[in-house]
Amino acid sequence: MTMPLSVTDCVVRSDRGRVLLSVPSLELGPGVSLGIRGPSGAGKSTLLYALAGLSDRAEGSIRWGDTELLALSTARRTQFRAAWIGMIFQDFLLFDELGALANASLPAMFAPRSDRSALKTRAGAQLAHLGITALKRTVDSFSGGERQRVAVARALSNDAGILLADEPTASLNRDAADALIADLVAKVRNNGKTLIAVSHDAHLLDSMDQIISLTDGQIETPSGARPA
Ligand SMILES: Nc1ncnc2c1ncn2[C@@H]1O[C@H](COP(=O)(O)OP(=O)(O)OP(=O)(O)O)[C@@H](O)[C@H]1O
Repeated sequence: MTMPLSVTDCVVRSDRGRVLLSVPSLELGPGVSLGIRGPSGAGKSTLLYALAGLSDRAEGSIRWGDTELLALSTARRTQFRAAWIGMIFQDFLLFDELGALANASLPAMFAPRSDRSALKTRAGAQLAHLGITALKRTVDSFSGGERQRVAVARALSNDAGILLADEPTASLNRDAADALIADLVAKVRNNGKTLIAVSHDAHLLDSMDQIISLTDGQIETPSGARPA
């Protein structure tokens, strides 16, 4: 289960005041997949961070269902994220000195005590499904593709309704990438999750229900003209 997204007049500026992202309006129904494409530096990761409530610099309105993300305190945003969002980061954000299972189970730290055991079990199952069997080996010895798969397992471990993925297939070979795309699409179609994925991968983008293009921090309409 998930919820609709409604973004209105969202602006993210750099610490020097440069506008990195400006989204007058973005609406997404629940249980829909959205691909975000655009050149390097266009603001794709900036948008994903804002949608996850991870940007201190986002202004305007980002509503997930009835929750105005930008009105929440940092602690409440963390709670919201733990309950609702699974995020695959572009640079994985793994703890090198921890093993694969410990990394994939990290969301358990923020989950209610009663949910922790199920979350760890899911993290182990996700790792196995993704072909990671060395559960205790510290991830500093993992290849880029293995690290990406641990990051994916972590994002899926809390069975969140909203999946935000930043280049989730970038470090995977074609077969592994296609298998992951099929998994993610199945989660949208069969489990009613919302998926928003930044990607340069044409296979991934072709599998999404909707696609938007970002250029210079702005969403382009299909004709190439910018929305008013
Ligand atoms: N904290 C920051 N302070 C200043 N500028 C930033 C900051 N974070 C990102 N930027 C700039 O914002 C712009 C958008 O960056 P972002 O990472 O969102 O782009 P992207 O579309 O995800 O690029 P890529 O495809 O290369 O990952 C870039 O010009 C980047 O240099």
